[in-house]
Amino acid sequence: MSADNKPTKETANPAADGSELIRFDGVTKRFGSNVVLDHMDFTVSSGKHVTLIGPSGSGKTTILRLLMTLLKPDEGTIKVAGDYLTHEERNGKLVPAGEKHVREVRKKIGMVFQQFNLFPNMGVLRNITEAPVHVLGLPKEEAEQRARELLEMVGLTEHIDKYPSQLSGGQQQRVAIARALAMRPQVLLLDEVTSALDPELVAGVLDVLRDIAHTTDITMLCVTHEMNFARDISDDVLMFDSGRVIESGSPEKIFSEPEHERTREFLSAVR
Ligand SMILES: Nc1ncnc2c1ncn2[C@@H]1O[C@H](COP(=O)(O)OP(=O)(O)OP(=O)(O)O)[C@@H](O)[C@H]1O
Repeated sequence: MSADNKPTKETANPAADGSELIRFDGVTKRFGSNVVLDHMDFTVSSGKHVTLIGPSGSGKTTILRLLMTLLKPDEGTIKVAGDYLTHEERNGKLVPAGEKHVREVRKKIGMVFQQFNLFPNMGVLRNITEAPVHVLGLPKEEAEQRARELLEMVGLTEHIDKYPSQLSGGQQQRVAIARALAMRPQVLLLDEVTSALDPELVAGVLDVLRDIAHTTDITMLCVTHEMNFARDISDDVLMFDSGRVIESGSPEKIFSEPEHERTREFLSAVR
C-alpha cells in the first residue's frame, strides 16, 4: 500500500500487459427455447475495464455466470488467460473440462454479486482470509496482513472484528469486494453490485470501485445500471440486446454518440 492508503500495483493484476484475458468464441446459451446468448464473440484485454449495458433480460448476467462456471454454454468456447474454461486439451484433442481444470482456471476470476453472500457466522477478517488460506494455501499471517490492507482500501479498518449482521449493506458489499480481491484474481466480475443497496449507500460502494479501477490495473468486467459509473471507469462499453452485442466502443462514443437506435432508446430510458 502507498502512504495515502491507495492500493498499489502490488494489489493488482500481475499480468495486466494488454494481452487477451477473456475470449468468447461463438458462445450460445439457451434456456429451453429461449436463446439467451446467440453465437457471442468478444474479447477483453488484461487491465481493461469493460462494462456490459443493455435492457433487462438481454444476457449480461449470463456472461458473468458462464465465466464463474455457474452455467455451461450450449455451444462455443470460453478462454481465460489462454486456458479454455469449458474444455481442456488432452492428447492434442479438446474435451469437456474436468472439475480440477475448471477449479484452476476459476482461481483467476473473482466475483462480487448483487447480494453480498458473506459467511454470516464468520467475522469480517475471516470472511476475507477463509478462501486464501483454504483454497490458495496461503499462511494465515500472510492472508491476514493482506486482508488488513484490503480493509484499509475499502475503508473498513475499524470494522475488522464485526460480523456481517453488524454492518450496513454498503459495508457488507465493501467486505465482499475485499474478499474477492484477496484471492488475487486476474479479473474481477461485478454483477449489479449496488442494486440491492439503499440509495444512500450506493455512492460509497461505487467510490471504492472507482478507486480500484483508477489505481490498480486489475481487469474488470462489470454489469451495471449506473451509467455515470460506467462512464467513469470503462475503457470499453458493450451494449447488449437480445443476446447480442449490438454496439461497442469507448464510453464517450456510446454515451455521447450512440449509433444504434436501440442504444439511444435504452440510454434515454435509464437516464
Ligand atoms: N436459470 C435460468 N433459467 C431460465 N431462464 C433463465 C435463467 N437465467 C436467466 N434466464 C433468462 O435468460 C435471459 C437473460 O438473463 P440475464 O440475467 O442474463 O439478463 P440481464 O441482461 O443480466 O438482465 P438484468 O439486467 O435484468 O439482470 C432472461 O430472459 C432470463 O429470464
